[in-house]
Amino acid sequence: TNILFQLLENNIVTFVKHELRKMHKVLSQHKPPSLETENEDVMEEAFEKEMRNSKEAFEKITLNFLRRMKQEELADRLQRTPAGAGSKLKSSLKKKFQSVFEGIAKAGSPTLLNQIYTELYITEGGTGEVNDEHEVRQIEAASRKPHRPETTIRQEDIFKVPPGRDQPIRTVMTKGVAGIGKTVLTQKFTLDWAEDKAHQNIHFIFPFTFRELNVLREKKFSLVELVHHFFTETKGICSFEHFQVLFIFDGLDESRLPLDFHNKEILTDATESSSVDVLLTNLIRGKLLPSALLWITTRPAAANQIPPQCVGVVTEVRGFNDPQKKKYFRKRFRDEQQASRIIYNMKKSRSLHIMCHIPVFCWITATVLEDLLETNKRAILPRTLTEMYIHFLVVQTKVNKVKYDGGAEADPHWSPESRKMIESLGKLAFDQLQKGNLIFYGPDLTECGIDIRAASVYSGVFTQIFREERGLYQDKVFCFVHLSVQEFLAALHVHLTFINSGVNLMQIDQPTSDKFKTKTKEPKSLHENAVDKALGSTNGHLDLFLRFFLGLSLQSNQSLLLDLFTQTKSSTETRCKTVQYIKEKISENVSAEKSINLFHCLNELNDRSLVEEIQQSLSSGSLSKDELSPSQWSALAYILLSSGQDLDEFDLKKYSASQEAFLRLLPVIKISSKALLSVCDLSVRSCAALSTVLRAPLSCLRELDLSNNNLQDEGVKLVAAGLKTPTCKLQILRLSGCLVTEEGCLVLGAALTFNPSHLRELDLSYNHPGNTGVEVLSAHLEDPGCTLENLRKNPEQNLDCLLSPSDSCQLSIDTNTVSRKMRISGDGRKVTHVAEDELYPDHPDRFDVPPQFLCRDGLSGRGYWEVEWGGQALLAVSYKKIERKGNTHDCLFAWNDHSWSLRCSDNGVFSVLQNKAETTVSASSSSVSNRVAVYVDCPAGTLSFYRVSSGSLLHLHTFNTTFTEPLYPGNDFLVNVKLS
Ligand SMILES: Nc1ncnc2c1ncn2[C@@H]1O[C@H](COP(=O)(O)OP(=O)(O)OP(=O)(O)O)[C@@H](O)[C@H]1O
Repeated sequence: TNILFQLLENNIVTFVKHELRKMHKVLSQHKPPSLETENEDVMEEAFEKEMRNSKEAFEKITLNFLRRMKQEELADRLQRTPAGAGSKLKSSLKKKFQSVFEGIAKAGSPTLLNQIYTELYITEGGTGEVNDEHEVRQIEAASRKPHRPETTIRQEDIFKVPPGRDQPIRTVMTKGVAGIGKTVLTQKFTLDWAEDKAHQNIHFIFPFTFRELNVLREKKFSLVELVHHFFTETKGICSFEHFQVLFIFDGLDESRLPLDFHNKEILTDATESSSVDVLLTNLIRGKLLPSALLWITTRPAAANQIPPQCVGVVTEVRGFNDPQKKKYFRKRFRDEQQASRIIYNMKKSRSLHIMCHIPVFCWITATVLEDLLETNKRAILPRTLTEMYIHFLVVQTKVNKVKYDGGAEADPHWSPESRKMIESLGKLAFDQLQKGNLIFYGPDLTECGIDIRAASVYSGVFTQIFREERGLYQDKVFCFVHLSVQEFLAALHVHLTFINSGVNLMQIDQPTSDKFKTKTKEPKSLHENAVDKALGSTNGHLDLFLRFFLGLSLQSNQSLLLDLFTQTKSSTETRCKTVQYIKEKISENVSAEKSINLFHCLNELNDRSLVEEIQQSLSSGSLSKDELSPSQWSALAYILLSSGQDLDEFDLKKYSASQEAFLRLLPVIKISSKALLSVCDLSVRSCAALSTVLRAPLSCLRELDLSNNNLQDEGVKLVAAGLKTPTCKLQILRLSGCLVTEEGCLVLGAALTFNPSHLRELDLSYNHPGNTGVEVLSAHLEDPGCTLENLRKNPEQNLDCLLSPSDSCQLSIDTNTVSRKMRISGDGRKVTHVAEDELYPDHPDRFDVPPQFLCRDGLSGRGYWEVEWGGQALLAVSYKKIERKGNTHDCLFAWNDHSWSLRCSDNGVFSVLQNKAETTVSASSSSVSNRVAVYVDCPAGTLSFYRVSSGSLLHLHTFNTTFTEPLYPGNDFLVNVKLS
């Protein structure tokens, strides 16, 4: 032990000497040094924290001794070093952020941030583009991964310079819809710093909220004073220029500061006084404290207040993905059984599961389900947003009763006081929503008949609904815990007003004075007025309100609110009329945003024809697939999923026969058991997505029709990868006309060897399986261990022709159509261009002017042929009715709506033409071969062109249309064409 103690003494003495030397250095300098000296030692992470604690402790000891030695001045200076101020700030921020505000704080049971914090899905949001959509409409957007790879960002890397960028990031703007977790994210970041867990390169973090800053809008401060005002711990430090400082400004959307970036007032001195908005604009522009880091969070609609050039990186919080949702509930409910039960129920309800990608909904769901499942194990879970919020309101009232009034849970929920409270809050919510306000001050409350002194009781009672925040020493500011709660209470208010006094608050151009309010007993016009009003709003601020409002008109929902409602009469009839009215509006060509919200409304009204309505809008083009943004697509998928309707059979053609629609509606396909996807212009990209569906452990897909899509072997391999997963229970797979060759067949065969016990039917007709392909697959038919019983191969009998180069169409040229500029040779299958006119007889079918011809037989089924050309040629198919005489466009292939063609040239440039429009489809310089293939499927309405390259086909283009007459192959050429 002697040696040990000797060693210990040596170590401690070395440490103390080292620390004292540093302190000496610090105190003998004029300016506060950067903390780099503090971190000069390279320490291991775990060791680092211990060391820092020791250093802090030693600093205390030194201070203590200095003061005992009456060296007050030195002690003060030492305390003002960044290490001293930093650690004080850390401990105060630790206290502030270790618990999350969830409304229950007042009841004395804080939720610990570290305990519930669940990783969020954050992506880099590209440029600082303006997005003034109302966030409600983006709510559903985030839950599913789009097909484009996105850059995801970890919380701890927010300020890391992305690879390929050399400029350090000064300002980060984080966007996200309400309740998605922006505030919590900044709090976690700060807490990690304060607890020495991360971001230790930053010396000071100053987390501000716009809510608090609003209160100071009339005052004047210098930047340093502003910091000292909020963070008194740093009062000893008069300049932050030599430190790495991070300013966080949370909730730009709540700002009431006049942030005017055009203002010429330039401020560069951090000790010069000005108004808070001038401080902020200069800080953001980089004029003030250019070395500082800035982090601004905002809901999307308010992001445009900051000029894009002032923002280095935009990130977006997208909420929880599926595994993160689960994690959230596991963290929230420590009792494993309870957590599992809640997760089970959440997942069971399609719409709940989707809603839960927004953390605030997770929290509401947790509150509602905890209560619902406790009181009644078989409780019917909320399906729509309105139901969810009604339950939330009821639970809150109940909790409040038990907690504050000492009532029993079994008491009827609505006491006269709580009823009065809901009425006042509803009025406040509605009045402020109309004005677009999210936060309120004393006078706003008085205006709605809420006593300001009683307001704290209100917020105490309904903490989770109505949250009171104390701006520093000043006015109190109020807001609803979530914008959607405000929208819900506003909707409730309009209903209650109508029921209690017959006043229709939705009347357009409603005069404010009560005496002008018209009384009507007709709820129908109330609903119609509400729809009109929401449709009339340009920024959509009443969209979610409308969803709640119509949802609340349902008798079933009103009865959930028990005696709060005197129920409205003849609801069914009214409901039908409202549904009809909404459908009329949808068909009136309203914008995509508006129609999607109207679909949401139909969903809230439990309308059973919703799925049909969406199909109708998409397929008729009144909702154009090309105009839908990714988030609108997800909203559609969300509505379909939460409609509660039977989506077992999914037929993509009923929506839109396109790859885009396929990828966007994938969440719907995931839950269907039969997916009909034939002739939908799908390619390998769709197969990759399908593969994940097939591999999903609980995939319920049993029948998959992919016929007549350009999948080729590459796509089929991806489908096979899904098929071979043991959990894949697919029974029927149709791949007819998908350009599968032997290679694809072998992979399918291998998949069947891995997973032989489900697939019963495999359709591979109209492909090129080759003999080996057929043999391998046929062997599975014989195998008793394999369930395959029906293998469809190419038909023995030639229909029109087979999609197989070896059995290609035997086309013959109709000599009566051949232009005199062409000479036929070989066995009548080769055509060459001639300078001198040939002496063909006159014929009504002959092309007079253009050098064109048609083949003899028209196709009305399927056909495949190949053409070899030299120079430049035009391959075409045409209806027989194409003009032959005169020099008009009507005679030219692809200059009218009854012929289609592909232009080929020696230099590898291909383009397709139809009805006078030409589109380049491929321009590869290496010409593989001068051979192209045409595949036409008349009943399916597809016409595809391929390049033939050493036996395989490279897709060039597919036309999707409806062929109303038989198609005749034809050619126009400048050099030579040979048919085969
Ligand atoms: N990462 C998280 N882990 C656990 N819970 C979270 C997380 N993020 C958010 N929550 C829950 O969601 C609630 C709302 O989150 P938060 O206040 O951060 O949203 P916000 O994006 O700032 O919304 P707003 O724009 O309305 O201010 C929190 O009170 C908390 O209950």
